[in-house]
Amino acid sequence: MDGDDKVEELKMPDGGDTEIKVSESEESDPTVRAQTIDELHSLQKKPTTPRGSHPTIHSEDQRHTQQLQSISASLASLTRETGPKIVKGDPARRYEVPRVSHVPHHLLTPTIAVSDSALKFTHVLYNLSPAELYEQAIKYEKGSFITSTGALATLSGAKTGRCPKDKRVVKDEDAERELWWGKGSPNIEMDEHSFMVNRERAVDYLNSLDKVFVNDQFLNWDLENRIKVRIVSARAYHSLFMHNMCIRPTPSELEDFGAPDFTIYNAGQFPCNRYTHYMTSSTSIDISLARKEMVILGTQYAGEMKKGLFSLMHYLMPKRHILSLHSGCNMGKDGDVALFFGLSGTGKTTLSTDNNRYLIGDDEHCWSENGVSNIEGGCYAKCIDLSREKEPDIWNAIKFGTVLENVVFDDHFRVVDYSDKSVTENTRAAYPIEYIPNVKLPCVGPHPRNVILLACDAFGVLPPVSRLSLSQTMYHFISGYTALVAGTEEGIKEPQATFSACFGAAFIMLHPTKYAAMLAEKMQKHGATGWLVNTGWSGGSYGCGSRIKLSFTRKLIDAIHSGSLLDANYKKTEIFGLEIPTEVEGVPSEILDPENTWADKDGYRETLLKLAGLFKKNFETFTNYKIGEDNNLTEEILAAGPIF
Ligand SMILES: Nc1ncnc2c1ncn2[C@@H]1O[C@H](COP(=O)(O)OP(=O)(O)OP(=O)(O)O)[C@@H](O)[C@H]1O
Ligand SMILES: O=C([O-])CC(=O)C(=O)O
Ligand SMILES: [Ca+2]
Ligand SMILES: [Mn+2]
Repeated sequence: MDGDDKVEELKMPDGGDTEIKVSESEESDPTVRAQTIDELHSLQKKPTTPRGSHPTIHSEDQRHTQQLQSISASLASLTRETGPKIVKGDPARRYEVPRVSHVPHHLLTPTIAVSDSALKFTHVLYNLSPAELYEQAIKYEKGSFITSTGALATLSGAKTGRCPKDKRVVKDEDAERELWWGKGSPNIEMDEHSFMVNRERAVDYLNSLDKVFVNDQFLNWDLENRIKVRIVSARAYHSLFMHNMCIRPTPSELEDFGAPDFTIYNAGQFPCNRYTHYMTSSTSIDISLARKEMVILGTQYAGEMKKGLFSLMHYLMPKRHILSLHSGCNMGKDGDVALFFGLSGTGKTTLSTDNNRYLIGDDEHCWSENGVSNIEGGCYAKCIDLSREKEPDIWNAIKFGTVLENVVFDDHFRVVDYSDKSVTENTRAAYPIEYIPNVKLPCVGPHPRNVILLACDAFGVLPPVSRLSLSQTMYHFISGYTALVAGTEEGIKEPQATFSACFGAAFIMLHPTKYAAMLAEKMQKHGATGWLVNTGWSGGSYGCGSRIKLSFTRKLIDAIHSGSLLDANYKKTEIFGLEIPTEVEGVPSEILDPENTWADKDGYRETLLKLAGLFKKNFETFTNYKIGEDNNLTEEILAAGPIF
């Protein structure tokens, strides 16, 4: 052999004249079997493997038609003739055979007239995969980039946080009777008609687009109390965010999905109409419990969807005698469960993500007769000043599939600078919960042994850890205190005290005492211990002292989990009457009593009294409420506050 490849000419068996060159010395054909670039692309992808045979009677086609009709019904205008013509798939990919559906006439209420909008197709991108959503975001949404670790960096637009003042609930007869209204309540009223105006506005906007994203997903890992949600949105960012944050159905669960229990219409940047009754800005987030719907206009901040659904759970679950909680949750190797309550930024995600324990969830849970269950399928971590050393699990979760909101990165390598606050201080990462290596799947656990209330006290007067009696736990749970620093500019600023009932006043729907009574009952029944942990300042207020080291807080929390803190020696603090340990392993004893850490003793006492006064004033609104079956608990709770 001279080394030349031996080439044979073959005739196609069908008599075609195509020539194929076969090389003996090479394993495969060096030229591609495509005539055009489109043909080449068509070879690139094989269809997703069939979802397997299914025991139900429906054929694949019937199921598909039903699914399209259900989506068309969701998107239907309530005033025009039919639901929109729905076609699945990206409008840019014209080679796909369109499968069209629209809601049959008889299923829709008042017939008015055919309009141009009924003649157009609405393309639906249904439960796309993260890879497909990345492509959509990068092609069509400004501000979308892949970071150096593979996350999808996005911008949420003008709003980089939630807008509680623009969140409204329809006050019909049932809602008026059942929900908490008035001072302190997060439920700002609107009437049904105005809701319908906004709903129609959102639906019209969504149908006017080339395409919309639809997610069908679940809430709550407790299968008996699982809620089916549909999210219709205009952006791939929103679809990927919810893909990560809600529970992802398996292919067969998706086939059986049927009609959702609740639907979100997220029109994102499209504003509400200021001439609509009740509207006070161009942003409106509206919930109708009767219609089982939520409408979002004029904000693209994705947290509105997450927390809107959380509000819904705060209504639905107590009806089933299940307590909904704004808390993180993890479990030790021995099955000991801890809940972490706290307002935004106090450490729920940071402290529930713990290398030595199983993560059940970082933000929203249910406590039922069977134990605890996570409501969500993902985590939503703050990433300002995130570091690999201090929070390794969160750091490592920021990879392909994760949505990174409003972060800043360098233009070439796309390395994120987590210290950069140029867009906002509220930078966030949303990732599926299984990105945390020691996740507990399914995300459920037994009854909690410890209930940890987190406060980031920028006044620096609350002890780093204290053990609470049941009535103290209730007092602090109803108070829902934290104090963060006022601004982000240089210079000393007064800390800003915030009180948010049940550590989540923005999300509760019933009166806080309803949730408090349920918590007291459950803690008593299952023998859980309450703790107050200050993740904020030590050694003085903001400006003088400094934030307590995360490593110290972790040691204190370790001692709670292990049970060793129960056996410590305690002394009682003045005014707040908190039981504080005199020694905890791995933590300098002198910081356990905040009075020791203040150089200015008068300043300490003054600040302590000031904070106690703020607690007292805040609690006045609750003094007239009866908690539990008799009034005893109310009296005890009142007595568990600061005394001075
Ligand atoms: N001692 C400490 N304990 C806890 N967190 C600390 C401490 N010191 C600094 N931090 C920082 O505080 C932030 C706590 O935010 P985290 O995401 O845990 O809030 P969250 O309670 O989950 O809020 P949200 O409900 O808004 O998600 C993190 O950025 C963390 O790094
Ligand atoms: O809702 C958000 O934007 C983040 C969050 O978890 C909270 O504020 O409690
Ligand atoms: Ca969090
Ligand atoms: Mn939260």
